[in-house]
Amino acid sequence: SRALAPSRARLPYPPPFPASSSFSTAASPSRLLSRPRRGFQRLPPVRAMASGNPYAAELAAAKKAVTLAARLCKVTRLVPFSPPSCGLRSERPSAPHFSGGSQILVSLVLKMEVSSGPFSLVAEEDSEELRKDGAGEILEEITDLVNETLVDDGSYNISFTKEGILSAIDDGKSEGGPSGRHWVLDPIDGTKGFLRGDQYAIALALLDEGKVVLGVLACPNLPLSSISNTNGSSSGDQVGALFSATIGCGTEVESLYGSPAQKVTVCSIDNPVDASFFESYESAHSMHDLTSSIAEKLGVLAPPVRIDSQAKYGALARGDGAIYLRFPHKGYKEKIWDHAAGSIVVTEAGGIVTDAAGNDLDFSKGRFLELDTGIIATNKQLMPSLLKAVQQSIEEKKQATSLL
Ligand SMILES: Nc1ncnc2c1ncn2[C@@H]1O[C@H](COP(=O)(O)OS(=O)(=O)O)[C@@H](OP(=O)(O)O)[C@H]1O
Ligand SMILES: [Mg+2]
Repeated sequence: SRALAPSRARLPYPPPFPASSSFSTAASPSRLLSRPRRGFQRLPPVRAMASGNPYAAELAAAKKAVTLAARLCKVTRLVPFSPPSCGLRSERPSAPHFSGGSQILVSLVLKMEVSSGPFSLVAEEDSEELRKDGAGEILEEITDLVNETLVDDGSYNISFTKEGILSAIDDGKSEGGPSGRHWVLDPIDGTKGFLRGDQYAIALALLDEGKVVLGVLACPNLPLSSISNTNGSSSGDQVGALFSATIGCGTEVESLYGSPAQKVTVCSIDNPVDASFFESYESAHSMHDLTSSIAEKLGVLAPPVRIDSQAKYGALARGDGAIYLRFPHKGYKEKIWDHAAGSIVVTEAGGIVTDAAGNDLDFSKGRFLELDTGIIATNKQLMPSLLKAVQQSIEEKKQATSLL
């Protein structure tokens, strides 16, 4: 591990060299100390095990990165929240705090733990909004949030300055592409679910020569046991699942708070009558009328299970449901960070992920996916009949709309 041992003086990040007036030496200790310590255990140092996995070091770093980011995202539960009506400033940070903070922590851990080659990150957030006039307070709060999470964990002897935060977010501006290695990150996938207190994921994948070779999904609100009967909400069981997959090595799930990893596989259902399907919670994100027509054609009897984010891919990978359908409205362009990690988590668990024409997803084209109509995923047994139903339903929808 290249993790640094903690010392009394915390180093500003990035280091103030060459000399720059925009770096302060450390985040304000009074702000940091004014919030309660969260009592997390320090994350273990990254250790690449001799496992025959050619990406073992990258996988260990990716797991550590999303686990630390998940801790930052959970802070609302532990910080006192003053409702705006009582006249006090709310202490509850908003979605951009978490998304930006999550991206910075993931980028930091990857840079600290993975030494091979140049660093390239294709990620959702950039610093544009934070550089605008009037964004000073939110920038300060993100800086505090990131530094507090680092202090709580204690793995790294680093404290971000505000300028360091801005430049670290912009680490995510890579265009990706067909050659070399690129990390692909959605720092909070399923923002709407996150805001509702429902499902969301921190989704991180690695592309090597245009192929997804590794994916991790931290799903802080996903129950560790199956959600097949709970429609995605917490069943009262322990929540916080971490899925991980590496090419040729299968998919595993473990608790985000530490437990032995267990291999998972997609379900083995071969009769659609016994199948259930996942789709987006938000009807603006996937056409629920089309998915219901597909389900009817297949003979699926169960109602749709609607959950936010790539938690759907994780749930599919461990067999909580049999099918995932995603059909954005016309004109929407899919981003690679919304599917890279989820797709390998499913394929390494024995499933298939394709577009609506049955083509594999191609992550080598830059920040967007070029695909035919939608994304579908299921097991090998159900895929032929699913593809047929999808194509028939799309054709019918096209004919019906051209008649209008
Ligand atoms: N209009 C529209 N159509 C299709 N998809 C959209 C649209 N707008 C957003 N997005 C993307 O959907 C991501 C959320 O994932 P899901 O749609 O699977 O989950 S959800 O149920 O809708 O929350 C969501 O991810 P996050 O932005 O990370 O939350 C977006 O990338
Ligand atoms: Mg997303």
